[in-house]
Amino acid sequence: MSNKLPTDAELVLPAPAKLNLFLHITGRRADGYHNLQTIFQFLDYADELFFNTRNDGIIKLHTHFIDVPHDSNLITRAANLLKAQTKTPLGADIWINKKLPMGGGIGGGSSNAATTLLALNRLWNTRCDFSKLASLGLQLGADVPVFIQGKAAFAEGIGEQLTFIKPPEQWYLVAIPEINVNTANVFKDPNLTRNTSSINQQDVLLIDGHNDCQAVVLNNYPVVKHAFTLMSEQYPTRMTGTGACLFSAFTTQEQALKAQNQLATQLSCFVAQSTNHSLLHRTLGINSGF
Ligand SMILES: C[C@](O)(CO)[C@H](O)COP(=O)(O)OP(=O)(O)OC[C@H]1O[C@@H](n2ccc(N)nc2=O)[C@H](O)[C@@H]1O
Ligand SMILES: Nc1ncnc2c1ncn2[C@@H]1O[C@H](COP(=O)(O)OP(=O)(O)OP(=O)(O)O)[C@@H](O)[C@H]1O
Repeated sequence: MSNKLPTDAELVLPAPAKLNLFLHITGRRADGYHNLQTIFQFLDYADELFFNTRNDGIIKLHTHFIDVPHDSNLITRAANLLKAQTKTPLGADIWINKKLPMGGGIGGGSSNAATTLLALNRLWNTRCDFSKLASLGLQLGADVPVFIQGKAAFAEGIGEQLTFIKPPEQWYLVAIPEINVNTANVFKDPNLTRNTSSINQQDVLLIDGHNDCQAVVLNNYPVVKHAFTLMSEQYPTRMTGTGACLFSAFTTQEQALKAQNQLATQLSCFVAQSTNHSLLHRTLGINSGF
């Protein structure tokens, strides 16, 4: 990815990561998608996107991704979708400083799409409300709506039915195994547990839960298994989303940094605080009441 970033962009916004604190698969729908129950919480660890309006209607992503052609990049797709929906004559120049690992289960692509929708809706003055942007975003990925809403949530359906909740805000050590896990392949795996019992909404913050995708990923990706073994020998460890990233919770930043130091020679990892009010919304000055 080439990374020459502008110094004078009209709007500079973060696209934060998320964790799935647990991920239960409760069934499979006729269209192949899976019903799930999960808690989404945000991390104060983010990509940074830069936006300028163009008057000629062209949407141009300037940052080159090695593995993702511009047309299929979720940033370009989000911008094109909003443009088509609103019929604005305007366009945009967009750059990204990519920090979130791709295919890591921390939602980088979905978060990039959500930030793009919120940014261009503001720059183009297209006045779509959150629920309109969330339904547009859902066409791009199951995780986009929660990033649009910007509040920690218990999610059901394919991840789009959101009930806002406030799990404890903690410090996390997140390990990044050097592999890009393909979400569709995890959901296709014959060994995936798809019949976890549904939990009631009122119990969501009382249970510890688990991640049904974890066993499949540990079994299929030795790199993730190795990282999980190293980390879980020291701390309770869980996978987020469909992997590959793994996380452990700590009460203080000092504890998390100490754990990072212990593992740093063997694993690539970062420390971040979790938050129930997304860094994107805080930066935009959107008061969620959270
Ligand atoms: C599992 C989660 O990571 C939880 O946060 C997400 O729900 C995945 O969201 P995402 O990466 O935005 O995934 P999408 O791009 O919507 O879907 C990728 C592929 O995963 C499978 N998929 C995804 C979500 C879901 N609830 N059931 C599925 O079966 C589908 O085959 C789909 O084609
Ligand atoms: N802007 C983008 N950033 C990252 N990935 C993108 C982007 N646009 C398209 N993609 C594609 O989407 C795939 C999944 O990327 P992403 O980083 O969102 O994975 P993830 O963290 O596993 O997501 P999730 O937790 O939502 O499953 C990438 O491997 C890449 O092919």
